[in-house]
Amino acid sequence: MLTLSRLQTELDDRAATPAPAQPSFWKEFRRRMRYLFCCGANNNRLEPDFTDLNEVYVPKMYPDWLPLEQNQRYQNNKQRLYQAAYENICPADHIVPERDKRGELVQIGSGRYGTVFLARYKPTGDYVAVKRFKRNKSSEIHIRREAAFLDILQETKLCPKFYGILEEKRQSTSKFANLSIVMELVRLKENTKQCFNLKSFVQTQFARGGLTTKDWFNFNIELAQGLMEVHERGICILNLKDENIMVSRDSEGAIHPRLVDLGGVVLLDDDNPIVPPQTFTERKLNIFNKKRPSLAPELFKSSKPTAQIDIFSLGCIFEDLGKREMMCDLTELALWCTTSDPSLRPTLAVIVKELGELAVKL
Ligand SMILES: Nc1ncnc2c1ncn2[C@@H]1O[C@H](COP(=O)(O)OP(=O)(O)OP(=O)(O)O)[C@@H](O)[C@H]1O
Repeated sequence: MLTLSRLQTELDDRAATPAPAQPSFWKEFRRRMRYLFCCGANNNRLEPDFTDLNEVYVPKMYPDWLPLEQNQRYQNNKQRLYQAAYENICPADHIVPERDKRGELVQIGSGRYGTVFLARYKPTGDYVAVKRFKRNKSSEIHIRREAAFLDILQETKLCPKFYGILEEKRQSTSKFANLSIVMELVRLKENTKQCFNLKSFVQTQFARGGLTTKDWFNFNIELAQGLMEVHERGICILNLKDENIMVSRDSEGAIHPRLVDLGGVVLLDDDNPIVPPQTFTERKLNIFNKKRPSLAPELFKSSKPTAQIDIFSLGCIFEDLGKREMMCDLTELALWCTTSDPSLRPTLAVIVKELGELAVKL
C-alpha cells in the first residue's frame, strides 16, 4: 500500500529528479524487483512464451570451465526445460488435499508469493507439498519458470523432487492462480508430517533436541556442497535465506538441509547485470538493504548474477547460526563470506574445506 509518507518521499524524489527521459520511480522499481525476484532475464516478457527462456538458458549452460560430459548433460536439459514448463503436468485427480478436523486445507507454510499445502499423491500414496501462487503476485511465466528450474535442480541432493505442474480451474475472484507446483514434502522425519525451515527449526526445542556442534558443521558442509551442485548447473539461487532451507533429521538424528522456493533464481553470469534503478537514492537503497540483509551489497550497485552473491547469503546464514549456537569459528567464516568486496569472498570449495577442518577438530 502506498502510505502517505512513501508517497511524499516519491514526490520529493520526483521533484529532485530532472524530468526528461527519467522513467517513473515506481515503474522502474517494479521492473527491477520483477527482474530480481520473478522473471530474471525475461523481465520484459509478459506472455507465457517459454521458448525465449530456452534460448537464453541453453547458451549459459556451456560454461567453459565445465567438463565436456557435464556440458553434454546441459544440452539434454534443453528439451527437459521446455517439458518441465509446459508438459510436465500433474493430473488434478492424482492430488488429494489433506484436510484438518474442520475440513480446512492443511497449510505447511506461506510467503509473499504463495502458500504451501499438504496433500497426497494418489499413485504412490506419498505426502506432497502443493505450492499455490497468489494470483496478484505471480504471472504464469513466473510459475512455469520456477517449475522448470525445480525440474533441473531436483537432480541435486539439495532440492525436493518435482511431481509436476497442477492445473486447476479457479474463479477469477480466487486468491490463487490456476497453476500450482507439486513437489516432495520436505519433512522433519520420515514418519511425521511436520516440516521445519531453518528459521523455525532453531527456535523449536523438541525438533532440535540433542544436536551437537559437529552436527551443525556437517549440516553446513552439506549446504555448501549442495550449493556447489546448483552452481554447476549454471544457476544462482539469489534468494538464499533460512526460511527457504528446510531441515530433515535422519534415523540417527543427524540434520540435513534441503532447499525450497526457486522463485528468485537467475542464470549464473547472465549478461544482464542486476542494477538498481538510476532514481534509487542512497537512502532508499539503505532501507531496502536493511529489509533484506542477506542480499549481497553489489546487488545494490550493479552486478551480474555470480556465485559470490549466493556465498554472501550463505555467510549470513552462517552468521545467524554461529551467533545462536555459539560457534565462534563459524562466525569467523561468516565474516569472510560476507566481505563487501565479492572477489575477496572464499569459494564454495574453500568453505567446504574450512568447515571440514573445523569439524575434525571437534
Ligand atoms: N516442499 C516443501 N516441503 C515442506 N515445506 C515447504 C516446502 N516448500 C515450501 N515449504 C514451506 O513453505 C514456506 C513458503 O514457501 P515458499 O518460500 O516457496 O513461498 P514464497 O511465497 O515463494 O516465499 P518468499 O516470500 O520467500 O518468496 C517455506 O518457507 C517453507 O517453510
